[in-house]
Amino acid sequence: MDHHPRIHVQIQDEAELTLCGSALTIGAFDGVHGGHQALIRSAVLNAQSLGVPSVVYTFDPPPKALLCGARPLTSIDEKIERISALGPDHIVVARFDASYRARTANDFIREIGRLSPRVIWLGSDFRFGSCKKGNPALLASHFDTRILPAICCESGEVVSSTRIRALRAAGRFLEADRLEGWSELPPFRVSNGNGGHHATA
Ligand SMILES: Cc1cc2nc3c(=O)[nH]c(=O)nc-3n(C[C@H](O)[C@H](O)[C@H](O)COP(=O)(O)O)c2cc1C
Ligand SMILES: Nc1ncnc2c1ncn2[C@@H]1O[C@H](COP(=O)(O)OP(=O)(O)OP(=O)(O)O)[C@@H](O)[C@H]1O
Repeated sequence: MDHHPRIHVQIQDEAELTLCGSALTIGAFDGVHGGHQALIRSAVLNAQSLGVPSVVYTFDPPPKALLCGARPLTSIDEKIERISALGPDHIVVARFDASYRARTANDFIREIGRLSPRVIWLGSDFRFGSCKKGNPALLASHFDTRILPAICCESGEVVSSTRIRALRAAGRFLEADRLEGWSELPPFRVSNGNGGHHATA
């Protein structure tokens, strides 16, 4: 790896990163699968063209690990390594604990305001804040927000961390690894769900 992003571990309200412009993407990013990779790459490329730093804002543990007992697909170190390989300038790791979880969508919007996002990249199903009240439309009322179409695998199903966890739980490790997209296996061909265009996860 020849690119070393700055890593900012954030405990409760002690945010240590303030920027005067950024291209941002936000999510649990458990497994950093093909959908996440496409989102992070979009933010990195967009940041380069805008001349601002790119920021990946993620949570540790993944919210579903804390809330639903889901088994994380990787350790936090492996997650940081995978995200780093995609070339962002900064990775913010927010500790996802009971107090963080209680934040409202507006608390979170105020917090990411410190990063002065010129653009935020999301998938359409992104939800955040207590009771999952925050959605891309709410973020779009504060920031310039871009929605990436869902990345699907060959069979047409949307790639998700939940699906990869289910494949693993069923002992289907090869399929799970292919969907995750980080093994040495021949890559899965994926489509963006709109037909026609194919990308490699
Ligand atoms: C700032 C913030 C960001 C969040 N991001 C995610 C996320 O990327 N993925 C996810 O599954 N849950 C995420 N969550 C968790 C959900 O939005 C929600 O808090 C959780 O499901 C608990 O819901 P409840 O408040 O109804 O119990 C986030 C929560 C907060 C506070
Ligand atoms: N297949 C996908 N294509 C495009 N964007 C995606 C895809 N999967 C997730 N995203 C986006 O990535 C961001 C982080 O989402 P998250 O970490 O919750 O991923 P997930 O795979 O949906 O996880 P889970 O299955 O545990 O809910 C969100 O903006 C989400 O919309």
